[in-house]
Amino acid sequence: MFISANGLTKTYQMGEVEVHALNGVDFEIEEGEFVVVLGPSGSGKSTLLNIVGGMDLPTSGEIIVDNIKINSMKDKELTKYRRHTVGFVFQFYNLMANLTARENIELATEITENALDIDEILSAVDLNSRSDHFPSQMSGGEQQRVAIARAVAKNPRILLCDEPTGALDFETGVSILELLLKINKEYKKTVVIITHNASIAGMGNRVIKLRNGKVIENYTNENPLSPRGVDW
Ligand SMILES: Nc1ncnc2c1ncn2[C@@H]1O[C@H](COP(=O)(O)OP(=O)(O)OP(=O)(O)O)[C@@H](O)[C@H]1O
Repeated sequence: MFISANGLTKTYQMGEVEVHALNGVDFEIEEGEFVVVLGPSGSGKSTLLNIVGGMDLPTSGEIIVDNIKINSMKDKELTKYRRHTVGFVFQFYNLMANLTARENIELATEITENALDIDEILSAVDLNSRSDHFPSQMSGGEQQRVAIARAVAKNPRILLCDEPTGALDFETGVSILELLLKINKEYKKTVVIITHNASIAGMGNRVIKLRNGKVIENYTNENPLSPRGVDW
């Protein structure tokens, strides 16, 4: 199994009160899957993504990626894991405002070992003609394409996307989902999208539903919808 979570918990102590952001989460993901993690606000999605991404540690339980328990890694190994194994896509793109599209992508490739060719990635996300533009000169959808290119250019095995269409209108959101699917199929990346948008679940070949820090459903879709088939 490529990714497995076993009994993951994450507890925060807020004064007298204990908040259980994750409360015994188990799941397995195979390499190459297109996974949608669906849950309402506060269900623990971001906490889970941060743990899978090596940015946070669980309170208990384990998370295993490619046979390595990442929650037992030393800081140095965890840094390597974040650099080489995972790429991140955020809701609000998180681009460097003073760097062009190309420079934003270059910056990410400088910290990794097996970076992909930047021109190839720019054309994969259909942004060749905008490569010298700054984020402020691009639409939200274009900025998200740069952010996806930046994540993919590192050539990670896993692409973790936190509400990637959350700040976009419907049409642009669909085109971003199409791009993520293309990255999944053509670049053979395992893609994990977290969202509160139930419509997006239709295009996942695996859907993991979270509620109150627990997995309430985990199923595979034999015939996932194309991004054009989802509606919200
Ligand atoms: N650093 C923290 N300190 C205290 N409580 C936290 C912290 N981070 C998250 N929580 C709590 O843990 C629970 C899960 O939060 P999380 O952000 O993972 O949910 P989410 O599903 O991503 O929500 P949203 O869609 O609103 O971002 C919430 O009740 C939240 O208030």
